[in-house]
Amino acid sequence: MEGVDILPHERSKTQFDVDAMKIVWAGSRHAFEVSDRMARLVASDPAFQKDNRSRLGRKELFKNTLRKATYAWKRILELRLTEEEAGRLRFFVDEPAFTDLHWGMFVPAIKGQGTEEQQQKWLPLAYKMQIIGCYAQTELGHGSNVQGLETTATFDPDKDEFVIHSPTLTSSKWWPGGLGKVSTHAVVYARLITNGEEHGVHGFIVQLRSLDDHMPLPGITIGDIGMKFGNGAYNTMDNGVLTFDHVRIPRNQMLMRVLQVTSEGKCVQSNVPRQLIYGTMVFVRQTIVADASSALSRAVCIATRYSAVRRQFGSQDGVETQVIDYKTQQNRLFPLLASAYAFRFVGEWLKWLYTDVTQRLQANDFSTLPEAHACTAGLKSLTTTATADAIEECRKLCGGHGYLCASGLPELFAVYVPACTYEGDNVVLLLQVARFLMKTVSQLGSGKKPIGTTAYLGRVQDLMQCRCEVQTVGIIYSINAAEDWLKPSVMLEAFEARSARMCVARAQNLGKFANPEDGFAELSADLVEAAVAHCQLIVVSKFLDKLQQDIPGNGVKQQLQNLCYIYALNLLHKHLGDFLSTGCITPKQASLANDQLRSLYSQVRPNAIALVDAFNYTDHYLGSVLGRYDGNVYPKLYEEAWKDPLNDSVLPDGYNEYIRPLLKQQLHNSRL
Ligand SMILES: CCCCCCCC/C=C\CCCCCCCCCCC/C=C/C(=O)SCCNC(=O)CCNC(=O)[C@H](O)C(C)(C)COP(=O)(O)OP(=O)(O)OC[C@H]1O[C@@H](n2cnc3c(N)ncnc32)[C@H](O)[C@@H]1OP(=O)(O)O
Ligand SMILES: Cc1cc2nc3c(=O)[nH]c(=O)nc-3n(C[C@H](O)[C@H](O)[C@H](O)COP(=O)(O)OP(=O)(O)OC[C@H]3O[C@@H](n4cnc5c(N)ncnc54)[C@H](O)[C@@H]3O)c2cc1C
Repeated sequence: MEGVDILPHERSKTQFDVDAMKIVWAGSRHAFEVSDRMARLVASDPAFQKDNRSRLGRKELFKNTLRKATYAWKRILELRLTEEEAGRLRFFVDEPAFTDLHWGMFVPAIKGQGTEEQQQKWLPLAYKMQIIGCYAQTELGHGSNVQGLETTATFDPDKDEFVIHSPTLTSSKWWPGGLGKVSTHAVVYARLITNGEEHGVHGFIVQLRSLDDHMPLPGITIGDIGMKFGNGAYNTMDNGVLTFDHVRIPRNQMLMRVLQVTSEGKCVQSNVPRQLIYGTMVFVRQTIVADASSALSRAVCIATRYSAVRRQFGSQDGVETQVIDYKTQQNRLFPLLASAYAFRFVGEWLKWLYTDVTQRLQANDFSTLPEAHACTAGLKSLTTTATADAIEECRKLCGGHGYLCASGLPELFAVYVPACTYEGDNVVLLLQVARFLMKTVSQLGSGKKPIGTTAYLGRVQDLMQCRCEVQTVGIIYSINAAEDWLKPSVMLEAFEARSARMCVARAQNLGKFANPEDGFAELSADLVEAAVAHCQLIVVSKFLDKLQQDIPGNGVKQQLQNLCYIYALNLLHKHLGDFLSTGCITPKQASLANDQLRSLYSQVRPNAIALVDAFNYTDHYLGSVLGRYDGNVYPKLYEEAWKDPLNDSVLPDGYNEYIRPLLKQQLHNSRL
C-alpha cells in the first residue's frame, strides 16, 4: 500500500464518531468552531508561514517575529476578534513573542495586584497596546527564591517617589520575555523599603523606554540575554537583562492591592493575603497546564501518523509490518496519547478551579487559595515534565527521521522544554505541594477535615488501620481478574491509598526530627515523590469524573474509557514500587493490571489515527512532514531535503578552500 493510501485505510477502521470527539477535545461545539476557524485563518495566510524558522539567523528571526506579532494584532483589530478568538489565533500562529508576556503576565499582574484606580489608569493603555509590558521578577542571582530578590524600591517621602535600584550585578533583572528589545513598561518586583524598614517584595510599574524614540530612559540599561537552546524555538523571544541606577517613579506606581504606602511612607496592610503578590504566577501556571495537552497532542499526532506509515521487518509477502503494530511501539506511544487526553481534562478542571478561586477572592473569601496554589503548582510541574519527556520519546518513536527538523519535533522540544523551568522550577513547585500536603496531614489529628483534592486524606485513618493485613493481601479485595481494574472505584481507591500512605509515612518520618525545617530538607526527595503521587491522583480522578458526564457521539465514551485506564494503568506500572511498598496492591494484582493494559492497547490500535485526528490540527500548525494528514511522507521528505540551502549549489562553499586541497594531497600521498 502507498503512503497516501495508508492513513485513509487506517481511518476506515475507526469505531467511533470522530467529529463528536473533536468537540469533546475542544471543550464545546462553540470552542471547536472558534478554534477551527482560527486554525484555517492562520494556515491560509502566507504571512504566518513558519517553515523556514530553523534556518534563520537571530536578527532575521526576531524581526520576522515582530512582523508576525504586529500583523496578528492588526488582523485581530480588523476582524474585531473576541478575546477567545484572539487567543486561538495566537495559539495557531505558534511563535513565542513579546505579546505573550504583555497579555499573559503584564496585564494579569495589573489586574490582580493593582487597585481599582491603578487598573483604570493602566489597563486601557495596555489593552490598546499603546504601552507594551513585561513581567520583570527573576534576577541573575535569584529566580526560585522570590523573597531573595535584591532590587530595591526605597520610598522618598520628600518627593513622593520610589527609587528603584539594582545594588549588585546579581540583582540585574534577567530572563523577562519581551524585555530585551520591545517592552516600554514592566511590572518590576523589588524589596520595598520605607523609613529605613523592609516590607518584602512587591510589584511596581516602571517605564523603561521612551514612547517617542524607544530609547531606554535615564538610569536604565537594557539588552537581550543571548541565544537559547535550539534553532528558531524560543529565540523568537527577546528575554532580557535590565539594571536600574536610582530610577524614580511616582508613589502611585507601586501595585497596592495588598499593601498601601501612604505619602508619609506608612505601610497599611489591606485584608487581602500577602500571597496575592504571587497571583500572576498562579494564573499563568494554570494556562501552562492547558498548554501541555496541546504540545503533547501535537507530538503524539506526528508520532502516531508516522508509526502507521512507517514499516520495518516482518516481510513474508513483500509488505513489511507497520511499526505501530509492534507492542513495544504501542507500549511507548499509547500512554502518551492517553496522557494528552488526561491533561486536556485536568486542564479544563483547573481552569474551573482558577475561575472559582478568583470569584471567591473578589468576595474576600481567601479560603481556597492554598489549594489553588498547590494544584496549579503541582499540575504545572507534573504535566510539563511529562510533556517534555514525551516529545523526546515521540522523536525516538519516529526513528532517524524524527531527528530531522522537517519532523517538527526538534523545534517543538526546544520551544517546550523551558516550561519545566519557567513559572517555577518543577522540583521547587513539587516541594510547595509537599508542604501543603504535610500541613494537611498534620492537621488531621485536630479534627480539621480536609476538603477538595485532599479530601481523601481524611480517610487516611481507616487506610492505616488496614496496615497489618496489607502486606499479604492488599487493601483492594475486589481485584481478582484483569477486568476488575476497569472499575472506576477500584482505580480511584488504589491511587488514593498509594498517595495517602506515602503522605502519612513522610509525615511520620518528619515527626522524628527535632526541627521540622531540617526534616523537610533531609527528606525532600521522598517528599517530592509523595507530591507526584498526589498530583497523579488528581489527574486520574478528573479523567474518571469526565467519564461520569454525558458524552454524546457513537463510541466516544468507550474510547475515552480505554484512554483513561491506559493512563492510570501505565502510571501504576511505572510506579509499581510505590503501590507494592505501601501495600496498596499485591504482586498478583499488579500482574493483572499489566494484562489489562495490553488488552487496552489492542482496543486502541484500530482507532489510533482517528484519536489523533480528533485534535483537529492543520498541517500548518503541526509543521511536520512525518505527521502530514495525508500520510504522503516519503515524497515530501525527499522534496524537503532539496530545499536546504546546502543544496542550492552542487559544490558547497568551501570546496576550493578545503575539500579540493585535501583530496589533491591524498592523491599526491598515494602516488608516493
Ligand atoms: C501573535 C500575537 C497576537 C496578539 C495576541 C493577542 C491575544 C493573546 C491572548 C493571550 C495570550 C496569552 C499567552 C499566555 C502565555 C503566557 C506565557 C508564559 C511564558 C512564560 C514566561 C515565564 C515567566 C516566568 O517565569 S515569571 C517568574 C516565575 N517565577 C517563579 O515561578 C518563581 C518560583 N518561586 C515561587 O513561586 C516562590 O518563591 C516559592 C513559592 C517557591 C517560595 O516562596 P516563599 O515566599 O519563600 O514562600 P514560602 O515561605 O514557601 O510560602 C509562603 C506561603 O505562601 C504560599 N504561596 C507560595 N506561592 C504562592 C502562590 N503562588 N499563591 C498562593 N500562595 C502561595 C505558600 O504555600 C506558603 O503558605 P503557608 O500557608 O504559609 O504555608
Ligand atoms: C525561557 C524562559 C523564560 C522566562 N521568562 C521569565 C519572565 O518573563 N519573567 C521572569 O521574571 N522570569 C522569567 N524566567 C525565569 C524563570 O522564572 C526562572 O528561571 C525559574 O523560576 C527558575 O529559577 P532559577 O533560574 O533561579 O533556578 P534555580 O532556582 O537556580 O534552580 C537551579 C536548580 O536548583 C534547584 N533548586 C532551587 N531551589 C531549590 C530548593 N529550595 N530545593 C531543592 N532544589 C532547589 C532547582 O530544582 C534546579 O535544579 C524565564 C526563564 C526561562 C528559561
